[in-house]
Amino acid sequence: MIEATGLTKHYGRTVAVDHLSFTVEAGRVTGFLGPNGAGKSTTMRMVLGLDRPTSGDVRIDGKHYRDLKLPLTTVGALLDAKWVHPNRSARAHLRWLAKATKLPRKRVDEVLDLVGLGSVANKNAGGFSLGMSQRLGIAAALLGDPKVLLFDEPVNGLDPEGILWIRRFMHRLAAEGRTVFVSSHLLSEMAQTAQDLVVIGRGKLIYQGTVSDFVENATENTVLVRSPELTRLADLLRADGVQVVEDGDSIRVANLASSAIGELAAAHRIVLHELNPQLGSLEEAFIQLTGESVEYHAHDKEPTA
Ligand SMILES: Nc1ncnc2c1ncn2[C@@H]1O[C@H](COP(=O)(O)OP(=O)(O)OP(=O)(O)O)[C@@H](O)[C@H]1O
Repeated sequence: MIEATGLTKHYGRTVAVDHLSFTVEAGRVTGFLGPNGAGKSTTMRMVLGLDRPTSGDVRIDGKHYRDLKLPLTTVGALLDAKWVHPNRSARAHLRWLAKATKLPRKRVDEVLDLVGLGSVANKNAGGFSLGMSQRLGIAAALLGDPKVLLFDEPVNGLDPEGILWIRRFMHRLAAEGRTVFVSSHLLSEMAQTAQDLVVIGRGKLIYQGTVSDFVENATENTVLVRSPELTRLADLLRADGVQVVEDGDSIRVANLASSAIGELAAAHRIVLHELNPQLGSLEEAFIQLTGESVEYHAHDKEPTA
């Protein structure tokens, strides 16, 4: 479990993270979503003790990172997959890491197998594709068999097969009871990967909850209806206070379930030719929600008088 309370980080006049409070539960994949520059990496670095909060607090399973005795056995992270010595084999890289962090050498081959790199363990990691580098990064994160895992934009630049692999692997880690916190700037990707979401914009919390609630609330909720008696149906709906927009040979009905529309039509013996719930684009909804907070450079603090 990860718990952030009032987490804040200033870089000079730049407010990268702004009084952020959220909880990441064990046994679930939680997406950490926000536009570029929203403060995701800075937050993750603070969780991992790589950056000091200006104020506020973040704990992993109740403890600050700095108080963990063998940190890698509690929390593992993939921040930058290309962080590997180019002339070292995957196995040598992990053995070096295991030694430096006092983890058992035998764990190296276990994690190489876990991520499917067993057969290329002796190949130069410098020549790995992005997908293989990501797997090696994940293997490194798993070296200490931690209960909590952080992944910063792990699918960036991967091909569909690589994305699917990472997605399935995260589900598996969560199913083992681990806390999986994964950042992304793409809602469509997170909608398929995560069960829970923490959404931020300009360093501030915009949403925390399940993906399905977010999608349901965020997307446009309309039903497209076709009928030979469109005008009569539209009038009946409007008489009930329902919002109806005429659209050529169809109407769009807002905020009423298709079942209710069908029942109303049946009660008045109106034939329906189509009854089609429309889902607004997830990305559009996301941009709408975070729209005000999108910025490529975090906002500056208001100058104090
Ligand atoms: N070391 C630093 N010094 C100064 N400013 C920084 C530093 N690290 C981050 N920032 C700024 O803080 C803001 C948040 O950056 P951060 O990298 O955390 O966002 P992000 O959501 O991870 O974005 P991205 O998806 O682009 O990586 C940005 O405006 C960034 O320029």
